[in-house]
Amino acid sequence: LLDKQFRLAVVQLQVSSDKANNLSKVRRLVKEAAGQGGKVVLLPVRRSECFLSFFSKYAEKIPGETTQMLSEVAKENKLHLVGGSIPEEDGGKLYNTCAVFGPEGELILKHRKIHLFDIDVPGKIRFQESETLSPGNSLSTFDTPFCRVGVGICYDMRFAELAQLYNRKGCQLLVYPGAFNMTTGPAHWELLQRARALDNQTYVATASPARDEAASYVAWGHSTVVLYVLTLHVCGPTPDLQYLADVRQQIPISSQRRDDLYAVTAVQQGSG
Ligand SMILES: O=C(O)CCC(=O)C(=O)O
Repeated sequence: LLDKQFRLAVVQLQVSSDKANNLSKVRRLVKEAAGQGGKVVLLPVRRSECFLSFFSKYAEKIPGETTQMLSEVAKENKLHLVGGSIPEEDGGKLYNTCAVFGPEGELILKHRKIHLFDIDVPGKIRFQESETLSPGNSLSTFDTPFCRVGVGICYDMRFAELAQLYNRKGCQLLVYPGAFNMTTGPAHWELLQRARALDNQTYVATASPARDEAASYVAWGHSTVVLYVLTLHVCGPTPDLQYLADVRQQIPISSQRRDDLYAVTAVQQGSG
């Protein structure tokens, strides 16, 4: 029988370009989250390391130093750990990758960011991840004893179709390690999460690095958990799967879709 409630922890930490320091903070904060009953813990994108010029410098294999440590932390604290994202090197290519670990420290999946962050808002922000990174080609879901989870990274959250496919695959929680910026953060960060939650009748959680005005990339922060649309909690929530099931029954949009008129389908499930 699935537990109907569990504690989800979102870790918002100050990320610097000092990897060892980041990792020791992660170890301490995940332990603290576990001490407060956290069973699924979400870490942020490590943007300073992922910032493009740093990308190849910090790239690692998976398994590698960082993911080895994340695996140990998941095992020590007996929880599911959604390991933010790190730059991954594989076969001469670089990916923005989120590794997920189970309570035995096992690597459950790697999600390679599917939608690369290429935007140009004149005078505000320009980013061309595709100059450096390759996109992932597969969807990523995993099961915990509590619920099924769909994984995306940052810009992936803008694509409603991905969340819809995760919903079709039975996900009750969508997690997006992210690091929005000071232009699109205030405009879209929370709205996107509420949109994904409302459309799909799922919980949505994001983890951002803490804001550091002195950093070369200033993250918006505001890690969030959307407990369906009725309430919005910022940290410290308890997803309740019974509540979600009730909402899905009361407003039964999944069974009311007009599949005869439209469809959202995954056309290809590649590897990586
Ligand atoms: O979509 C946005 O506005 C920000 C996305 C982002 O920072 C990223 O994908 O790295």
